[in-house]
Amino acid sequence: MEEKVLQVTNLTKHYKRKNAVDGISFSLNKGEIVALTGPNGAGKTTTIKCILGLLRKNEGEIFINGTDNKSKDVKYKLAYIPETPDIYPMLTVWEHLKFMALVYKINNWTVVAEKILSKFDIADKKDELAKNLSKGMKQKLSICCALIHNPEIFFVDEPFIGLDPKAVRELKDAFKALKEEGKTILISTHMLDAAENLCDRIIVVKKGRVLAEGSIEDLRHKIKVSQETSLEDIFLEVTEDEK
Ligand SMILES: Nc1ncnc2c1ncn2[C@@H]1O[C@H](COP(=O)(O)OP(=O)(O)OP(=O)(O)O)[C@@H](O)[C@H]1O
Repeated sequence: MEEKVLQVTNLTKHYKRKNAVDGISFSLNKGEIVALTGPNGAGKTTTIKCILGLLRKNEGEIFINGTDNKSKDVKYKLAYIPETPDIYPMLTVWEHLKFMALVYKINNWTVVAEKILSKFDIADKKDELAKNLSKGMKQKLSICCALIHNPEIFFVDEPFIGLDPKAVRELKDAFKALKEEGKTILISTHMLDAAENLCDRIIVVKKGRVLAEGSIEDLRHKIKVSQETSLEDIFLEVTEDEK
């Protein structure tokens, strides 16, 4: 049976009178890569920030491995990789990992850091200042920093924007490598062509609600389109039909 690592039930969040998230429910299984997509303003970032505990929800439940997300212990299981990598221009790659290891009080961090850098193929950039890295390398560094405390679930915001095809491919390979280790990844994205052959499932949201979810095959079946229909066309069909 699939092991649920995240369960979100009837999540509601409003900013003053604006309902940004309006009763969203979904779950993530261990080792899945899931795309969270939807038009601008659909509530994706708000949902992720509520899960991470960065925003206070109004209603609903969020459980990480069966424990309420308000518990301090579960926060260590989560990692957030923002759209613009949170890096320090004047620190080297290695200093970034050292900094994160100190924050999380990781013992024997150098062994862990060496492994991470070689896994993500940036060991040769160890002594490079972050400001000199390409956008793709900065994304990878951001992931490496997130990995140092060995989290279980990754929330990644628009990772593919501004990357060239090679960097997109490398980043997708990095996500697949995490999946192979049993990590779970939720990617919030509009770049459906990149998500199409990477994600096990897609969750489409609009106006703070889930409109459709499932594997790309499930979605094609649900909206009765051919098995060749692209994720982009499925997205347009699902979001256009909603009244
Ligand atoms: N701090 C805030 N105060 C008021 N309204 C907000 C705030 N943050 C977001 N909103 C509104 O809540 C709604 C959901 O925003 P959110 O950023 O979660 O959407 P999103 O799906 O991530 O959008 P995008 O794809 O454009 O990044 C939008 O209507 C947005 O304008």
